[in-house]
Amino acid sequence: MNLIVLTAPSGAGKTTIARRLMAEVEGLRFSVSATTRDPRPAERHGVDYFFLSPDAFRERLDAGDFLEHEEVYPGRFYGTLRQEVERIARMDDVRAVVLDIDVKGALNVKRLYGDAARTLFIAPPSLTALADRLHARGTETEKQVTTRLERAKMEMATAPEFDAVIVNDDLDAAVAETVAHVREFLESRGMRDEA
Ligand SMILES: Nc1nc2c(ncn2[C@@H]2O[C@H](COP(=O)(O)OP(=O)(O)O)[C@@H](O)[C@H]2O)c(=O)[nH]1
Ligand SMILES: Nc1ncnc2c1ncn2[C@@H]1O[C@H](COP(=O)(O)OP(=O)(O)O)[C@@H](O)[C@H]1O
Repeated sequence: MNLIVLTAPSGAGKTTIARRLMAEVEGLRFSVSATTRDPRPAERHGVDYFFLSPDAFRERLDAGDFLEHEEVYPGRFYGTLRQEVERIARMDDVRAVVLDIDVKGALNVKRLYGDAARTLFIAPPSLTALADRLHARGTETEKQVTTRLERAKMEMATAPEFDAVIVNDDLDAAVAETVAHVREFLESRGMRDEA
């Protein structure tokens, strides 16, 4: 199983880059995580996340259904479902499973999978730019933005622990860099380039 793990402080552009990556490189599939946070207006259950109640999340945790999970923000749980990753990895046309998870989850996955996982840290050009992007996206309350910016400082400090750091200043350049890393990873894993 090959895993591409994208991680970043909230608002750095990880979701935007992940979408472009999946469109450009063949054979990648996104693993849909479970979360206890509320859906944003455009988000759909089973597509962006499996939106679970705190009780349902706890039940699945107790059943051992998560490959990893974290309380990313106070009272807000997120987790990678084993079944989801295994289901995707079994698909014929899939060369790698893409995970979009927080820094702690990403480091756990690296510990579990070693060379079979490639961890890419997407960094904002600065904390000021990060704040601007979160405000511009407008999906969180002011209080939630503050919580995310506070956590971003801890997250930025973990950057050297990842296989690569990609600064998302110019979006096209960041996408190109991400695509290059992913192609190199797939090649190193003996995956034929079909693009
Ligand atoms: N550990 C872990 N983190 C996750 C998972 N799914 C999402 N996250 C992370 O949770 C954080 C918040 O995600 P989200 O609420 O969608 O906000 P956004 O990153 O600002 O779009 C991000 O760092 C995600 O990468 C998961 O399954 N496990
Ligand atoms: N290189 C960039 N320059 C300016 N804005 C960007 C860039 N990349 C992403 N954005 C914008 O920043 C906001 C956060 O991006 P998003 O992909 O939702 O981040 P994340 O998934 O890391 O939280 C979005 O409104 C997105 O359109």
